[in-house]
Amino acid sequence: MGRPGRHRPPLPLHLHRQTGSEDVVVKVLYCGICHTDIHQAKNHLGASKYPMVPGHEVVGEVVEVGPEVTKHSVGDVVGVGVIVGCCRECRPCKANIEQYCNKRIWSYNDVYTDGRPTQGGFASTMVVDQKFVVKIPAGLAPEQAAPLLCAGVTVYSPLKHFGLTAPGLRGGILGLGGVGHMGVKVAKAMGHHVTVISSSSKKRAEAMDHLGADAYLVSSDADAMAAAADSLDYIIDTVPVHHPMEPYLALLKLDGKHVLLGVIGEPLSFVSPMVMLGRKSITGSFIGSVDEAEEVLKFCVDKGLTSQIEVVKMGYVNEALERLERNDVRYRFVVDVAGSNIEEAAAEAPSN
Ligand SMILES: NC(=O)C1=CN([C@@H]2O[C@H](COP(=O)(O)OP(=O)(O)OC[C@H]3O[C@@H](n4cnc5c(N)ncnc54)[C@H](OP(=O)(O)O)[C@@H]3O)[C@@H](O)[C@H]2O)C=CC1
Ligand SMILES: O=C/C=C/c1ccc(O)c(O)c1
Ligand SMILES: [Zn+2]
Ligand SMILES: [Zn+2]
Repeated sequence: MGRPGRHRPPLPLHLHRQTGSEDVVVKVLYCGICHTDIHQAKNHLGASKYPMVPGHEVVGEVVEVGPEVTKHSVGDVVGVGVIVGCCRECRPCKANIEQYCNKRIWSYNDVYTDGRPTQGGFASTMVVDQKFVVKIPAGLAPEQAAPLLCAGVTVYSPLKHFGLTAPGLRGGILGLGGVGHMGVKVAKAMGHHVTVISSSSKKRAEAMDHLGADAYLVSSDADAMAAAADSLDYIIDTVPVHHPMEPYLALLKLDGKHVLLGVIGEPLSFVSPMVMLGRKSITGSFIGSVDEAEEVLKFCVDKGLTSQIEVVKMGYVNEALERLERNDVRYRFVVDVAGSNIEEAAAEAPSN
C-alpha cells in the first residue's frame, strides 16, 4: 500500500530478517482481508506508516525453522494473526493473554525488536517467532482457516471470557461482515439463539438459510427493534463506524453485555439509565490469545465450521478493499498469495 497521493517507493517484497533461533519462516499461501486492513491502509487510526504490507490472517507453509524452534517443523501448515511479539514479563503475558501486553508487536505497521518495520501476509514470505505461529489442524482447508486467525478468534475470545458459552443463551450479532459471520457460526455452534442485527435486509435470506441465524433485525425497523427489546443476553458489535448505542442497549436483558469489537475513532454515546436500569455492561475485546487461536481452530474442526469466503488473486486486492469498504463481500476476501504474481501485482497497482 503506497502513501496516498505521493510517489511510492518499490515495496520491499523480499526483505525480511535473517532467521533467528526461534523464528519460523512461513511461505504465505493465503491471507484474509480484515476491515482493520482498511483502517490501517487509509490511516483511520492516525498511526499508519508507509510503505505498508498489510495482512494478519495468514496461512502458510513452514519452509525453514531456527535452531531453537520446537513448536513447528518444515512442511507444517501454520497460521499467523495480529500479534507477532510481546514482552513475556507483564501480567497479561504471564497469563497467556499476550494480546493485552502493552509492548505487543503488531504483525504489520509496527517496529520489530531489531528496529525494522513489521510486514504482514500480503507478501510471499513472513518470518515470525514460533510463539506467535499456530498449527492449522487437519480437517481445515488453508484458505478457510485464514479468517479464523482474526475474525474467528475475535468472536470466540469474548464469548469465552465473559462467560457466554452456555447453550440456550440469546445473542445478537451487530454487523454481518467478516467478524460478524464468524460470530453467527461460533454462537450457533455453542447452542445459542442468534439474532443478526443488520443495517439492511439484503443479507436476511443468507443469514437465516445459510449461516443458520434464528432471527434477523434491520436496525432502522423501529417496530421490529421495539418488539425485540429486553431479549438478548449479549450483543457482539462489529460495526466499523460511529453508530448510536441506545437502540442496541435497549435489546439487552438484565445483566446483558454489549461487546464492542469495531475500531471506531470517535466517541460513542448513551445516557446512563440505558445501562443502569438493567445493570447492563458495555465492554470491548481485542482479538484473542495464541492459545485461543489454537482453541478456535480446534472448535471449528470439531463443530464442522468453516468461514464463508471469496478467494481472489493479489492483482484484485485494491478492488477487494474497495468492495469490502462498500459492504460488498459475503463475508471475507481471502487472497491466494502463493497463486498470485505479487511482484507483478505490486508493480501494476495504482499508487493513488
Ligand atoms: N476488536 C478486535 O480485536 C477486532 C476488531 N476488528 C474491527 O471490527 C470491525 C469489523 O471488521 P470486519 O468484520 O472485518 O468488517 P466488515 O466490513 O467485514 O463488516 C462490518 C459490517 O458492519 C456493518 N456496517 C454497518 N455500517 C457500516 C459501514 N458504514 N461501513 C461498513 N460496514 C458497516 C456491515 O454489516 P451489515 O451489512 O449487516 O450492516 C458490515 O458487513 C472493524 O472496525 C475492524 O477493524 C476486526 C477484527 C478484530
Ligand atoms: O483486526 C484486528 C485488529 C484490531 C484492532 C483493534 C483495536 C485497535 O486499536 C487496532 O488498531 C486494531
Ligand atoms: Zn483483523
Ligand atoms: Zn507483556
